[in-house]
Amino acid sequence: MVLADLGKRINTAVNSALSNTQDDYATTVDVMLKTIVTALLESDVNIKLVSKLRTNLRTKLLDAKTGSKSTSNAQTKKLIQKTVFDELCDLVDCKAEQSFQPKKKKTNIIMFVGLQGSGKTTSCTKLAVYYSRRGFKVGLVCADTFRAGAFDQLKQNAIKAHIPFYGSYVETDPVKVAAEGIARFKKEKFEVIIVDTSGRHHQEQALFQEMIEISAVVKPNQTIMVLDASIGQAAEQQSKAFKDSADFGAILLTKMDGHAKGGGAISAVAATNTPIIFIGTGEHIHDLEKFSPKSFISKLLGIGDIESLLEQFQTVSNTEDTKATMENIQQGKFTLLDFKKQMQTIMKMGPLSNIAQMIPGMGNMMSQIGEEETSQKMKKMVYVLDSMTKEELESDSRIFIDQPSRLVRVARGSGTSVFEVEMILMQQQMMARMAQSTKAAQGGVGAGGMPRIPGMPNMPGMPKMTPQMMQQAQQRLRANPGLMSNMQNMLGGRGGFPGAGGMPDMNEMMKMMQDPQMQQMAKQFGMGV
Ligand SMILES: Nc1nc2c(ncn2[C@@H]2O[C@H](COP(=O)(O)OP(=O)(O)OP(=O)(O)O)[C@@H](O)[C@H]2O)c(=O)[nH]1
Repeated sequence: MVLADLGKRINTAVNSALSNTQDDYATTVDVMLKTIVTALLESDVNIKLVSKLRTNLRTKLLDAKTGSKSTSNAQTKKLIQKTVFDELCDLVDCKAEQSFQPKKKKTNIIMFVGLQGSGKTTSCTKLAVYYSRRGFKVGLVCADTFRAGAFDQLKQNAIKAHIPFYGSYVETDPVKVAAEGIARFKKEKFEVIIVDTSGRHHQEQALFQEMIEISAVVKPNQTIMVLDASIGQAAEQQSKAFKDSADFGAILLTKMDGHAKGGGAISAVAATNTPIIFIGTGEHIHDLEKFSPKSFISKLLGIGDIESLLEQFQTVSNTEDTKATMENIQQGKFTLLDFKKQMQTIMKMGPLSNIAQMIPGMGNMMSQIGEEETSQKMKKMVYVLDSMTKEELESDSRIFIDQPSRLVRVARGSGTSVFEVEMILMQQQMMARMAQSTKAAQGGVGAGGMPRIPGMPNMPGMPKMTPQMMQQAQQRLRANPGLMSNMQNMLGGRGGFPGAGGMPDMNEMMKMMQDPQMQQMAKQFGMGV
């Protein structure tokens, strides 16, 4: 899981600030900043960058509050969440121009460089699979003649991934092998040719010298430097040296899974204005994510990331299904059927840990209960969706409110409880809200791309609950610890980013229960409140 602890600590700091009614605003901001700063420093983020982030956050939060005297509590919360989100994005944003994109029906040559063991060969194959899944004809060339066994490694990876490859056991000149491989693939009209070069033990002049020599022959459209994220802020020096010798280059950061220092590496590279184009998030062939600051921070904070989910989706799903879901999302819709297709596709995507982070609530669930149990839960979700009729799947789930007997039928059919069915409906509703905010953002209305998910759907025409009913609901929920823990399990527990699409923790859940729409929906669904 990518930097799970850092995300949790930042969430906790923001959540405490949002619920702090004791201190004045400036003190609350300072307490929150202290925790965020400590968490970032412990993740090896450079002290200068952290200090800049602290100053920016403080100034923005205090100025905005002074600027508008009559801000409501809800506005203050939004301000804090959005400002923290934006500043964290800024920290990992290299602000470089959009990097090279391969073009169909053309020869696109991509050359990989990097230190030994950084994950270069693995990443070459991952990228080959990435483009191959997007319809490109891709070939791999092994120009690493330095390390014995390098060609065998690439060959094994390529065979496993069904990618054509070229290399030599006898030729010792990497430039020659690269030239031959490219000539061969060009002749056969390959569209993306990926050249793996040899690594070195240290950041040596020899590495860059060889890169320049091979470069002169293969004339790559893009040179990608592979950097191991576990080196943390030391990545800055390598990234700088690389930028100086290959200004047309981009960075692929590997081993972002399970390394607390990943945040340090990303921010360090970003500070050198070298574009980070992908991150490696595991050893599996699909563990490669396109890097974008907003997606990265969204996942870090457990907000969920519908854009990356769709991007991943395209690699494994049936294109017709993806197209239909994309069209729905563009129209601000996200039906149960879209949800079902997503779940089915996700089940095909290998390790769930990376995918889970893109779905609101699932990332937290993953960190708490582990891969195996998450997989079981996801399977259950598919059983529930499988038990729905076509009419139900194509609906916006309101049909279950109008006819609650449907809930009972689906629960029986899927071997689950009514409560579990209700929770899936809630998750689909959260995704639907994300789709709505995506549409709003496309129309220029959204708030800096931050999905605004207050947790519950906006259901027009619903009668309002009376304050007495609200109170009763809260009392019933408090008096029923079983229901509480059930909800907590289903929702993935603590650590969400309230109001920003993350699944809420129980405090947040209690606050949500005060929301008339939530209360009405809970009541309509017969959730024991
Ligand atoms: N956890 C994790 N492991 C990775 C990732 N990328 C690569 N690895 C592992 O890192 C190790 C080194 O990867 P290689 O691809 O052999 O590294 P290399 O840079 O080609 O090494 P040389 O050929 O010696 O220069 C392997 O065990 C990979 O499985 C990643 O994103 N996450």
